[in-house]
Formats: sequence, C-alpha cells, structure tokens
Amino acid sequence: MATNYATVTWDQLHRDARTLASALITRAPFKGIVAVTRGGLIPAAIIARELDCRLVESISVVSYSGESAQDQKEPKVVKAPVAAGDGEGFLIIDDLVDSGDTARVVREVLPKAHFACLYAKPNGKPHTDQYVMEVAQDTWVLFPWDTAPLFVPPLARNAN
Ligand SMILES: O=P(O)(O)OC[C@H]1O[C@H](OP(=O)(O)OP(=O)(O)O)[C@H](O)[C@@H]1O
Ligand SMILES: Nc1nc2[nH]cnc2c(=O)[nH]1
Ligand SMILES: [Mg+2]
Repeated sequence: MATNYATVTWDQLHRDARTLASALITRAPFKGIVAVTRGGLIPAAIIARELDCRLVESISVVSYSGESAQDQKEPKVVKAPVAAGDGEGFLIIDDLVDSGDTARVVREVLPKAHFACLYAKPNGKPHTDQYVMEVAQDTWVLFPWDTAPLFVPPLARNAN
C-alpha cells in the first residue's frame, strides 16, 4: 500500500488539464491525440477540446490490478492506436506516470509521438516529455473517478 494519498477533485483535474493544454499550444496543431486508457481518456478529452483537435485515438493498456506499486504487472497493449501510425505529429495523453512502465510500452508503439501527462512521480519522469505537477513516489493519487464523498463523524465523537 502507498504511504500517502493525494486526492484530486474534478475541478483540480480540469484546471491541471487546461494548464497542460496551454503548455502544449506552442507544439499545436497535432494530427491527433492518443489517449492511454483508461486514465488518459478524460484528460485527453479536455485537452482535445482546448487544442481544437477532433481526431482522438486510444491505446488500451492493462497493468495495475489494485492501489499500490505491488499490484503492477508488465503492461500489456490490448488495443493498438491504428490511426496514429508511428506517432508522428500525434500527442499521447495519460493521467500520470508512476514507474514509467506504461509510458515506456506506449512509446515503443508510438516512437515519434509527444508524450504528456498531468502528474509525474520521480521514477516516471524520464519517460514523459511533459507534465504539470510532480507527486512523491510513495503517494497514491486518487482521481475523481476513483473516489466518492462519504460521511465522516465529528472529531468530538472520537475524542474520548
Ligand atoms: O507509470 P506506471 O507505473 O505504469 O503507472 C501509470 C499508469 O497506471 C495507471 O493506469 P492503470 O494501469 O492503473 O489503468 P487505468 O488507466 O485503466 O486505470 C495510470 O493511468 C497510468 O496509465
Ligand atoms: N489512481 C492511480 N493509479 C496509479 N497507477 C500507478 N500509480 C497510480 C496512482 O498513484 N494512482
Ligand atoms: Mg492508465
């Protein structure tokens, strides 16, 4: 299990995706965007809207089965991004790089594409061309689609 958790709200995610889009403007226009499923789908949709990019392809990668680094297996591509060729002129979007294994496998498939993500842990940083915010390696990022608001009892009830 991760030592710490960092909760990202929908508002924060939207802001960070727009920040990434504005940092990518100088490289636009892209021929298209490749979203790394599933976590890259919503960031890719926001960035496609901001960059006015209509061609959105996906690469489906399966690796983690739970919420820690121990739950990771070698990532497997279960759907190829056929519309993106070797990636030339394309932008790859994922939500984050952690070990960097997913990004490494995606880049093998699309060697000429530009890889960008919202969050990067230190081990993943060498595998991404661009990111918005660094997160500690021992922190598990909780995305808005991973979480739900729940009742928390008042502090005073646990005081004695
Ligand atoms: O750098 P890594 O250690 O490979 O981790 C990063 C990957 O892990 C998560 O995907 P996950 O495999 O959990 O699948 P999902 O996107 O379908 O939720 C995340 O969306 C990245 O794609
Ligand atoms: N939700 C989530 N998925 C991940 N996959 C690899 N690292 C992470 C993380 O920190 N959070
Ligand atoms: Mg993913």
